[in-house]
Amino acid sequence: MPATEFISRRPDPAAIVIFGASGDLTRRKLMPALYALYTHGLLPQRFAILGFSRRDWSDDDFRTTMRDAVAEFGRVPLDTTQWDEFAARLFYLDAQGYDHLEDYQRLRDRLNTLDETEGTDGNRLFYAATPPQAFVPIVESLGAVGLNQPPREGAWVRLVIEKPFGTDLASARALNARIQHVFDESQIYRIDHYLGKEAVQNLLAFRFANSLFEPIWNRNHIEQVQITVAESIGVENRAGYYDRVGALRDMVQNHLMQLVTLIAMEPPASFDAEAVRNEKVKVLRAIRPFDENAIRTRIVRGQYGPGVVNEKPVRGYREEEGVAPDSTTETYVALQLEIENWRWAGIPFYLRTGKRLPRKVSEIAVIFRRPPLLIFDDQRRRKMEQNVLYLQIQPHEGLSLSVNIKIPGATMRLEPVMMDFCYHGSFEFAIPEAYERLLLDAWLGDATLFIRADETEASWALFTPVLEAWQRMPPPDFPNYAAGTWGPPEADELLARNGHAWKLMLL
Ligand SMILES: NC(=O)C1=CN([C@@H]2O[C@H](COP(=O)(O)OP(=O)(O)OC[C@H]3O[C@@H](n4cnc5c(N)ncnc54)[C@H](OP(=O)(O)O)[C@@H]3O)[C@@H](O)[C@H]2O)C=CC1
Ligand SMILES: O=C1O[C@H](COP(=O)(O)O)[C@@H](O)[C@H](O)[C@H]1O
Repeated sequence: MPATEFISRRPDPAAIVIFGASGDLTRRKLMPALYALYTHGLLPQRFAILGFSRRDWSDDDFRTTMRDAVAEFGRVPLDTTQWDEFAARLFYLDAQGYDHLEDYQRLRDRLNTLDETEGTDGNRLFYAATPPQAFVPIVESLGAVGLNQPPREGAWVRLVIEKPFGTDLASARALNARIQHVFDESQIYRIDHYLGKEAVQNLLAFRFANSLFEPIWNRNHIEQVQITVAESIGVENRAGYYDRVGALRDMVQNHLMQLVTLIAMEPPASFDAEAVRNEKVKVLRAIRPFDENAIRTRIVRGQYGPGVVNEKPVRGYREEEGVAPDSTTETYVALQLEIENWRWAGIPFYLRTGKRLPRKVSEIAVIFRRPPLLIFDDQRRRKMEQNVLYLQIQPHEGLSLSVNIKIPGATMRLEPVMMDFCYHGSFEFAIPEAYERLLLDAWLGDATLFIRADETEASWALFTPVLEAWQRMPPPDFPNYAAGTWGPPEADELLARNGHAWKLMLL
């Protein structure tokens, strides 16, 4: 079934302005996503895409570069006729700088012209796809030339902001304040691309469109929850960014905490942006803060040393280009958190993420309690497997439930088997990229899958004390795990202390 059948309304005609249009994100994600939306008939009839950056390009240079990008990174193969139609709506403005007001005056004039020539009706979607240093200059310059307001009644202006959103609580608050000084919160769309992943959205469908699991989705039936977001890649060519940031800021504060909120939230009264986000914030605020003792005992940080990944020898983090030879940046974090509310009190949520782990996998394991009485001999002889619900986010989207069944034969012997749902087996069409969904939602004005200011601050409030404590503590003894392994042994001990062990669907 084509994706168009699922869309209840088509986005308004609009101009999207991409700041940082010469960058990696635009090439690898944004333009392929926009082209995919176009080829699926999900963009409006009238639109314009205006690239804005300091690169000295013409409209044609931009079109050619984007064509190459879509050919290289696109999910949808490039079709010459469709590309030419699409590319006719691509435009470019070369700026002196992101705080250069004359450029924004030119931008305003260009947008007014596009309203005339392309019929974009005064609607503007601004996308800050630059490094974070440029976020405030972009926002304030837009405000200074009046581009934070629509040029006419009935039109809209929205702002999409990329990650990272701050580096701690104080900087996130300051960034929110600066942006909200210019744009109303209802205009602001903070991206977390994990929320655009199909299998992440399915967490909501799974929980709130089925009556089967919700009655047992609580501390009475669930023993523990595990979230693994593992990457086999290293720091790649992003050392300049990553070495200042580390895994806690890069992955845990945003992506993993978003997964926690979706697993743990109460059912919202409706599938409306405010209702959903209210419930997510409640989860974040109910998490027990990490005190000094918890930081020492319930959070493990690691950094990879040399090792072997996918059968190839790889360098250690400190040997990566652009990384200081004595860097103490963590490339791995595992932690245990507790949500202090009636649904979850006392249930450990274990989270782990890291680079240079054996394979790329994002998965949530919901581990149910054992039956209260073991009546079968076989169960007494060997510890019976618990039911585990595996919610698989990537690379294989789906879900699996392990259940114990009788092995055919004369005796009552049990074995766990998997009841599987796999997207690829059930649906014919390809799964959209996260940025397709998020761009479309921002264009439609649906903020459900975007992060509200209070969400980002609640998450930073949890982790800022951790970052500060790490600064005070003696430097960690890094590297402490070899590339190609599942992280430092302390991460296993964290669970073993409670009689638990990390679980993944396929080891
Ligand atoms: N790349 C990716 O896959 C992902 C990126 N992101 C986020 O998206 C944003 C953009 O990422 P990415 O495209 O990789 O970044 P880039 O480093 O490629 O920067 C994008 C563009 O911004 C301009 N730029 C670079 N440095 C600065 C600076 N210090 N001040 C102002 N402008 C600058 C450059 O354009 P010019 O010099 O021509 O003006 C550059 O082409 C970041 O916030 C990143 O965290 C999020 C998820 C994935
Ligand atoms: O935001 C980020 O995410 C990627 C991982 O994203 P995924 O969609 O491939 O799981 C991570 O590699 C990067 O360091 C981080 O900035």
